[in-house]
Amino acid sequence: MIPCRGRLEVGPLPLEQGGSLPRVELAFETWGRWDPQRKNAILVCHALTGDAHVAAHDPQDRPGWWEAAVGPGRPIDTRRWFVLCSNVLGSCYGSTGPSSPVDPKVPEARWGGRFPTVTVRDMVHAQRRLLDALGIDRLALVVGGSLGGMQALEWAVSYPDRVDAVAVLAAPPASSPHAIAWNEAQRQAIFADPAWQGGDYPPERPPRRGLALARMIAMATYRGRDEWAARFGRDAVPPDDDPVAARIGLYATAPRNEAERFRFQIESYLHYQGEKLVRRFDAASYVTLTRAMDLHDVGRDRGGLDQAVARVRGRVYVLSIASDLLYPVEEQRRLVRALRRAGKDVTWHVWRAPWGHDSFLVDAAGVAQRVMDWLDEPGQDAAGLEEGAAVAVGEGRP
Ligand SMILES: CC(=O)SCCNC(=O)CCNC(=O)[C@H](O)C(C)(C)COP(=O)(O)OP(=O)(O)OC[C@H]1O[C@@H](n2cnc3c(N)ncnc32)[C@H](O)[C@@H]1OP(=O)(O)O
Ligand SMILES: N[C@@H](CCO)C(=O)O
Repeated sequence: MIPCRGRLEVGPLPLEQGGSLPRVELAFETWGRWDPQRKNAILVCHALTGDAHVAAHDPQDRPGWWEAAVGPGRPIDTRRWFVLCSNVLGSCYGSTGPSSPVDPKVPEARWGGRFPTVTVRDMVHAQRRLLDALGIDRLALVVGGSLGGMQALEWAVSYPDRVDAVAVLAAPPASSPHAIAWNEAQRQAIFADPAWQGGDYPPERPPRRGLALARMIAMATYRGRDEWAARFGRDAVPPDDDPVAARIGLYATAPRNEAERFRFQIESYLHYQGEKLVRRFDAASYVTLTRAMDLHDVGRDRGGLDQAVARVRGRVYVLSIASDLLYPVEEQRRLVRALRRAGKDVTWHVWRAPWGHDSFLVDAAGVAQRVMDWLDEPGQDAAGLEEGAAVAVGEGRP
């Protein structure tokens, strides 16, 4: 019987970029019951700041980051499917990362700035070991968005015999220079915070300003232009508003004249989003995981994209988001074309969602329903759905 929560050691892990981690633990959660006869295991892979908690386990539990997608009677119906999610290598929600002790016998000596470079391939390698330890030999589906989608794609290429289908949502075959540039600007914001200390900051004095600024920059790539225009317009914050972020000194204060006191609602929103992240995420993990995303290139050391995707055995679903500024539709088109050239079974839809890159998180139920409809209809391609067909997933803001 697989527990609904746990943490497993998956051994020393050799790393793609060199070196190794002597001891790797992965935190995981599960929903539903694994049935090897029915081959009903689905691996859900989370995005940059997510965790293994995809959905609540009972009504008293806190909601998860894909709450509307997973559960009894939900699109990924846990009466039928066994769902597993593990916190990625390098993160700060229970899996080994920069905030973990190098040696568990000396808990105060953390990896910090010495944590090695990890890649999406390393994350998937560690996850595969977790599945081995849990006795799960085959996956009916690997699904994820953004960093989660990069993992799904790596699964299809690294372990083609273990995966029947993958759904790659809002993720490219390789990170573009543009995406790397945004990540580097975010990391520099963290490095510029004097509290960073090369990554060796004490846990009670993290580089909060730097991380908040990184999140503000990132938000501008995660959400939609039209969404923000409709939501915030050019509206101003009332002058006597006293945001928490300002009170706790997260952001530099502007000059003290009336004009500088003016703040747009979008500025207030960004300040709040930065503050919200520093309450729950570790800056060194942020640096580690954004670097892993930069290094994502499914064709690396495999002779390029075409040769890499030639390894894929299972079916592939690719979902692009029309308003995605971070990984635009063209990048998934490149992946889809390579899969088609290799003769693979691939379905590609472009979702006209307004919320930008993070639409797969905002309308979780709509996206998951689309994926599960595709999973249940192997004949969909044969039925002649147009490649890159525009789809409506969900209606309005959920
Ligand atoms: C332990 C854990 O938490 S694990 C990790 C969970 N998170 C993840 O997995 C990451 C993935 N999730 C996300 O990125 C996000 O949660 C999303 C994309 C799903 C949704 O983003 P949200 O920030 O929740 O939604 P949205 O963009 O609508 O912002 C709403 C928040 O902004 C605040 N807000 C809205 N407008 C303004 C404004 N003008 N000024 C200040 N704040 C504002 C709202 O009050 C709300 O606050 P709340 O989050 O405290 O309720
Ligand atoms: N908003 C996502 C990252 C981009 O999808 C997260 O915080 O995990």
